[in-house]
Amino acid sequence: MEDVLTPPPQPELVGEKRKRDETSLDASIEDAPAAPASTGGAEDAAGSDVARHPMWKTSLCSYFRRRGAGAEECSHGESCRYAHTEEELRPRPDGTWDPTSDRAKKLRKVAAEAQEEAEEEVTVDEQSLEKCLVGLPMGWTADRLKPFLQDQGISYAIAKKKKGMTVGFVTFQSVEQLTNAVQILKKNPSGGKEIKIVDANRRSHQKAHDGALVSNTGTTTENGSSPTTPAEETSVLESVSSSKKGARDAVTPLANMTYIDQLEHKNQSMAQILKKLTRNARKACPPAIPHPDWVFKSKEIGGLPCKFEGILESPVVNGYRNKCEFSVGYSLEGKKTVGFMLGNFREGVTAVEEPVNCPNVSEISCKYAQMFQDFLQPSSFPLWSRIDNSGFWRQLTVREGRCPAEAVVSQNAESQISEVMLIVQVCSTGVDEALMKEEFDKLSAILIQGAATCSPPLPLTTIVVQDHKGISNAAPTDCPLIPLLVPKGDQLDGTTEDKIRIHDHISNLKFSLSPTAFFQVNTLAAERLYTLAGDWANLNSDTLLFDVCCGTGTIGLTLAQHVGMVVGIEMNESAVSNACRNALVNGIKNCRFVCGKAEDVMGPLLTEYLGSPQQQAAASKSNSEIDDASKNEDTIGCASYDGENIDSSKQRNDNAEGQQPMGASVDHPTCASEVDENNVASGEQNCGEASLVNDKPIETASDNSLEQGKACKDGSSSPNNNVLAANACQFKNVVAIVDSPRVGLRPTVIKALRTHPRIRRLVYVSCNPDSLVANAIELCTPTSEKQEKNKGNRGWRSMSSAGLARQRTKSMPNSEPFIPKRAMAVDLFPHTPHCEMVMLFER
Ligand SMILES: C[S@@+](CC[C@H](N)C(=O)[O-])C[C@H]1O[C@@H](n2cnc3c(N)ncnc32)[C@H](O)[C@@H]1O
Repeated sequence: MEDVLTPPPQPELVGEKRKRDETSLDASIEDAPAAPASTGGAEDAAGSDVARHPMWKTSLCSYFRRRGAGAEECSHGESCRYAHTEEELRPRPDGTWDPTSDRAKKLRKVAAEAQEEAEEEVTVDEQSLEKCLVGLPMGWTADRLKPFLQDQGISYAIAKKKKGMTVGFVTFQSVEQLTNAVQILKKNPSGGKEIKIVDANRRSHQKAHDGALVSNTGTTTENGSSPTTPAEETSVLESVSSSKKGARDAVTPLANMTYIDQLEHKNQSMAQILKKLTRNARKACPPAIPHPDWVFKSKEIGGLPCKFEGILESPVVNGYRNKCEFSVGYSLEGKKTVGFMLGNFREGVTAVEEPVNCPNVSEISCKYAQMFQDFLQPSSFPLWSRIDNSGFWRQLTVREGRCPAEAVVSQNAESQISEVMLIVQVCSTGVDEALMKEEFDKLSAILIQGAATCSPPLPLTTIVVQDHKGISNAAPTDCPLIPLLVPKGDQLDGTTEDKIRIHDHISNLKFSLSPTAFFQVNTLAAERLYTLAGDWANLNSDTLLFDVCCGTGTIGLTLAQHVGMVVGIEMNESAVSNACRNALVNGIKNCRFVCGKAEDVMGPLLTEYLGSPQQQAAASKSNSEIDDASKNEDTIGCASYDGENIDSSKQRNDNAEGQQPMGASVDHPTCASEVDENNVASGEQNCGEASLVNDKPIETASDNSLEQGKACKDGSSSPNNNVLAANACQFKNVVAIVDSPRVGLRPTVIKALRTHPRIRRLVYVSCNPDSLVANAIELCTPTSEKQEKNKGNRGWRSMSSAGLARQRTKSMPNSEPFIPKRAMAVDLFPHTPHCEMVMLFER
């Protein structure tokens, strides 16, 4: 993983902390009260604290750590010399932490992990140059921090709860903004404790390169960027700190095993992770409630929560990646190199090695990497330096598009590649525009010529430069794009991003992909994944499918022909735009894509389509009365509003007579037309594309649609009951397919899905089985009539994700739990330890 949160040194902001050692990094994210003055003794530092804690406790008691237990429950007795609360932990009187203390070790780990996670998720303001690391007091969450920052117009980056503390990374545009924020935050203590704000301290890699940094200051090239010499950029230290022998070890650590062994390895580790669900659901089950059947039965299947059906192999094992992001940097020998980093930047590794023998990378990608590397050798523009965050050339991304599925699936994935997009990432800060243009002209000429003279010639559809001026490696999706080679024949109007596209195919559908669009990296294995998810979802023409975290709409669109309607939810605007376009391109008319965070829009959308859980409860009660009276069995789940549900339900039943299994093609009556008439289904207009409601594109600019989109975004959508009635009765079968990001779904989303009685089936797809299991604990653990209020139990600070999920189930409104039915892994990432996990829940 590459670094995106490397903070620049900020001596003027928190000068006194600049001299801190490694230990002080940890102290900086501590939420303890302000550290005592460095000159003071124990008395003047925190006299009363010292008196209260004569032992100056530096480690948490294991009882506290494991169970969140207070001192009274501690088996060490009253005289336990370890801390039982975070408050009891203090830095030493001189303000530093004992580097060998558990506390220091824990903090170091937490900071590193939080930063690493942030690398995947962070959205930082492009212009923001300063960064701060905020250690939030216990009980503070990202949401609680946000309003303070938003009031100030400060770009809020991320706050993560991580093993007992919340670490927030906040970007500031000026020292003034930072100073204001500090004052505001300090005026808002939580539980009598201060928020501690410091600069995100230099990390170990920077210390490793200290000498280099010093010698590097003050010099600039003719292009206006600071150069970093090879010797400064990589060092002997790196070869020591990196345990990897080459790029192959770094990116494909399982490559030396046979593929069968790799699958077995993943099979076993997935099974172990699944067992956590059973253990935790058992523990979390309220005392008065019997354990669910599936927990009892788990004993018969070795502790698994359900049948684990093993791992589905990838149809292509080598060269499967359709997207390779090559770093630009210096090799251990000091050569300008385009390839992969040998290790973690935060561990001090910046060396880049060529992608030699990396079996997941296609030959085409390797050839382009080589061409770019050759081009860089004489270039006077400097390479991007991760150490001082300066330079010009940053990254090369090769994205490949495959021809339609009729092409035979073979182990030679290369033969199917028909389109290639090259994205060259640079940082143009301080660079002369004319010189830069000249350089780009040279580059595109070399790449075009290189592709043409290869034997056989390499596909090359488009070349684009992405100008990323921020320090994070993950460029925001709205970075300026400069097209160098525009695809032929694509006469699309719109933004540059709209014009620069390649195409890939999944399940006979054509997907048009813009440079920053998310697309699974292993197209053929993704097809298997989606087919599996669709099979398990048990879809038919009477299904309303919620595609939660839909990205570019791949899951919903590939399954659209098997369902009545798809509602996709996605927070990334450009992904939603892609989804809308892909629906158009494939003539799919029964999809709606809503741009918004699932935590904001899931609940309102369920209510919009199905009525609120309360309305549902009332409806099912009244329906059961009707049932009793008339023995009519066809009233399931329709929300009842003004009696309209009965008619609509009948109409739907008529439609449903010809219910078709998956695979049959249907001409769907969608509910969209009705919805459209009533101006409700307009959340999709956020996608910035023509929407597909009722087969009539609706302009994004429609005031009404924007209004509706907003309503959906802020969760205040309140459609009229007549429309609700029509929607609610459209579909008898409501299914959610969730394809969550690595962190899993937020508790609000889980709660919305679990408490809505119309969702009877849920297929969960995840690239991180740990977060899947955590979410599954919340979905499947029985609840009691009486929920516990969130007591702010301090124990959560040291809990695992499963432990936290157990805690949350206690405050889950009483609702029917889901039952885990089956699970299967799909290997999208051969030669690496990762795979996707699919799990079916029903109730
Ligand atoms: C693993 S990708 C899956 C995308 C898509 N299903 C696919 O297979 O191509 C997860 C998607 O969730 C989106 N996402 C992340 N957090 C989200 C949130 N809180 N609400 C909605 N979407 C979110 C990401 O932008 C990303 O597109």
